[in-house]
Amino acid sequence: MENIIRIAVQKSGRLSDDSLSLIKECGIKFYNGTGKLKSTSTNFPIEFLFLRDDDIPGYVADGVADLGIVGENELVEKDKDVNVLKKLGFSKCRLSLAIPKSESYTGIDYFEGKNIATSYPKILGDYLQSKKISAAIHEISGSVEIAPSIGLAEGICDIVSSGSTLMMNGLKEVEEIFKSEAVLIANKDLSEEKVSIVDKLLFRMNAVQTGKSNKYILLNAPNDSLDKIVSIIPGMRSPTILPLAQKGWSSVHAVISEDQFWENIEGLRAAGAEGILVVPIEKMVL
Ligand SMILES: Nc1ncnc2c1ncn2[C@@H]1O[C@H](COP(=O)(O)OP(=O)(O)OP(=O)(O)O)[C@@H](O)[C@H]1O
Ligand SMILES: O=P(O)(O)OC[C@H]1O[C@H](OP(=O)(O)OP(=O)(O)O)[C@H](O)[C@@H]1O
Ligand SMILES: [Mg+2]
Repeated sequence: MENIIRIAVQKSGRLSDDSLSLIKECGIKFYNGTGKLKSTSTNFPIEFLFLRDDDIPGYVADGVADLGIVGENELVEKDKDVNVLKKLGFSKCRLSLAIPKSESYTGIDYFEGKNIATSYPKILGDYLQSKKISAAIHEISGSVEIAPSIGLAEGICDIVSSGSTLMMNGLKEVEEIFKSEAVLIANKDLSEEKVSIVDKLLFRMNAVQTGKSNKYILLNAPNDSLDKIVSIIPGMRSPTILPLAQKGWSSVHAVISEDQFWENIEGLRAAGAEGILVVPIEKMVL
């Protein structure tokens, strides 16, 4: 089928909710009831495959799926030849080495000759090789944090986000070896027709992403402080200034990044801005 693309997304887990929300925010409608493993959109030429995340890089490399959403950790571990089209900004985590809290850590040499349990033998193996450390890697598929307490290994290498799983299992993080977030991947040999559908999807994803990282700001200010205020808030082009019913006052509207807002709020108030409103932007096309 050339006039429809297939995207592989995680069936259920740490990637699935944000993957499906992003697609919905792109205005793409589909049904994903419990247990449904395949679904076709009713308003965009796209079909969904709901899979285990481990299988997504391989399906995309083989062309079973044209696109996939997967964590960079899983993509690098599976070592498949695909194009990374976009970082998606969610499911951010890191792969780290951890050891029992009671141990004193002496640096990466600590792991020389030790046993390390992990679900990421390739990433860990490459890292240890780059540090010239020789250790025995024990591959296990889940609940890695339990390994030291049951005598399977002296250390582990696993996903860390808040660090609470490590803490609950009496472990401490000693080396961060890989940073990860969700990415959109594509098969390397897509037909021209499929590329043009993928481009439409990317256009929508970019609009959603740009919208999320910016805010629409509205404020009131006396006319004699407008120059100062305008110099503080650089808008997409330049801010819109509208007269208020109250003489000598104006309303200033602009688009700014979230970071800029927090950096400049004090300056805006000091310059005389009042009634400052910050409104989320759903989509933004530059
Ligand atoms: N605690 C976390 N915080 C943020 N992102 C995470 C976290 N844990 C995992 N991830 C990211 O989400 C991806 C999927 O994690 P999840 O735990 O759902 O995987 P899984 O159990 O292997 O799922 P599956 O059943 O699909 O194989 C990971 O590969 C990683 O990129
Ligand atoms: O640093 P933290 O915030 O505690 O997150 C890290 C944990 O999150 C993931 O597991 P998840 O909770 O998804 O469970 P699962 O791997 O058993 O599905 C990962 O495998 C870690 O165990
Ligand atoms: Mg998995």
